[in-house]
Amino acid sequence: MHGAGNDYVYVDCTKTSIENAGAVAKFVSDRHFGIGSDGLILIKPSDKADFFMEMYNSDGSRAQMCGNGIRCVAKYVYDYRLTDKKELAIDTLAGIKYIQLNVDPATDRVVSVRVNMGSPILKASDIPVNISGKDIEGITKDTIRDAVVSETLTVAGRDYQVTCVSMGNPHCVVFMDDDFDMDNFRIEEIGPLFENHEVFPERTNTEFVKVIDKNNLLMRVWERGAGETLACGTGCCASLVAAVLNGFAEDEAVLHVLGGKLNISWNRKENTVYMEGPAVTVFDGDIDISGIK
Ligand SMILES: N[C@@H](CCC[C@H](N)C(=O)O)C(=O)O
Repeated sequence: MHGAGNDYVYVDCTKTSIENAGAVAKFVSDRHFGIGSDGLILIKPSDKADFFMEMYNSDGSRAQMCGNGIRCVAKYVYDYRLTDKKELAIDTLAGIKYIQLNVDPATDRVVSVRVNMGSPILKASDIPVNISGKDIEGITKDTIRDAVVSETLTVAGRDYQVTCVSMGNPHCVVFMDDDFDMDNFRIEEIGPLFENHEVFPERTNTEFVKVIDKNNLLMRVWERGAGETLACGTGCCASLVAAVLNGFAEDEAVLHVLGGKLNISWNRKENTVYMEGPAVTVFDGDIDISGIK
């Protein structure tokens, strides 16, 4: 399944389990010798919510949250009748997320999925990032403490202004100049240097963003543990939050990514981020993983 081109292999683990999920993620993600994906997502039972989503990147590392993934999980459990609910609570390593399926009543097809992504985490030590931040007033009801907003980070000898946001997983957002060529940008050269920079003790996802206007942002992403992907849901949420913090965007914007578009809004009164976008099934089938160590 994919959400705006960010593709994962989804496995129903409500009645069965996978012990060596990291190794299986590496195997299924391989685009030549496996199935081909940005990672693996297990749909598990939960005693606190309707389901539990466990996600692995293509390098086998486990991440806390996946925005495109959670929309696909919601479509999966509805389409395969693991539930008939159109409003779902799905637990993750970043807490419970609340989801609404937009289903066409005539065809019973899922048209789009809206997710309450919770509050952005802005305190440097909670992201985590080892850059000193500032306190910021007037954006949300409470003072935002120790936020890394437009701070200088030197990568490969060049200074970048970075804004760091966690949506349960860490993101470093870099705004590019108006004349920056996003199409021919060699993200594979600079992405890994951000991902593994010493200021990010748990590595980071990095979003390179160009502001089209206050309601439209163009984004390319280098994902922790996966490299460049066609979209990143949590990355789009982090980018919108970062754009608002820098005065570049209004509270609601369309994020244009290589694989499509996501609608993101930050309700600053309740300090909650919402994401809406597509979820698509490509195919289903069986694969033998008994030999994977
Ligand atoms: N593509 C995902 C994020 C997946 C996890 C990320 N690479 C991490 O390690 O934090 C999304 O849609 O949010």
